Amino acid sequence: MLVVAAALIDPAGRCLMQQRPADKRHGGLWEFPGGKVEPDEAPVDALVRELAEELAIAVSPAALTPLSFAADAAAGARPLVMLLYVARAWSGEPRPLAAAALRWDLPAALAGLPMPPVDVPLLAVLRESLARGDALA
Ligand SMILES: Nc1nc2c([nH]c(=O)n2[C@H]2C[C@H](O)[C@@H](COP(=O)(O)OP(=O)(O)OP(=O)(O)O)O2)c(=O)[nH]1
Repeated sequence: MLVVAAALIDPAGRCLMQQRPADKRHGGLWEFPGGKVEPDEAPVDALVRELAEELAIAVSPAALTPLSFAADAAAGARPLVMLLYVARAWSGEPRPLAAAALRWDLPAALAGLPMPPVDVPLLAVLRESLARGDALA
């Protein structure tokens, strides 16, 4: 299963995380907004679509910078690969259309939140990248 997600970074360097609804797999955990890539869909197109559906924001494909990826092959679940992109520009104010809640925090403050396994190494990469001031992130 291929999943795409975005770290939306605001001008203060805070990142948006959303809380998964209680009735879903990983319910209650905090995740990057995004979702599954449909067959025949390009990953960035899937991410633009998911960000519109979940947060009611418009993001240009050119504003999505690939950062890293991670895999999760937990027993009993479909093996998952998640691609994480960074975005610093979008239009609209993110609204929790699909999530139980949204929160903005510096990546260091997000590290202690309960999140799906695949998100943990990706948040660490994001944190290091922002701390280094990488042009990419
Ligand atoms: N969007 C998103 N999904 C994540 C993250 N980490 C993680 O393990 N996932 C998993 C949860 C889901 O199984 C899948 C994304 O599916 P989805 O968001 O499109 O659909 P869904 O919640 O309805 O998923 P599902 O109930 O059908 O499994 O990836 C993350 O940071 N962001």
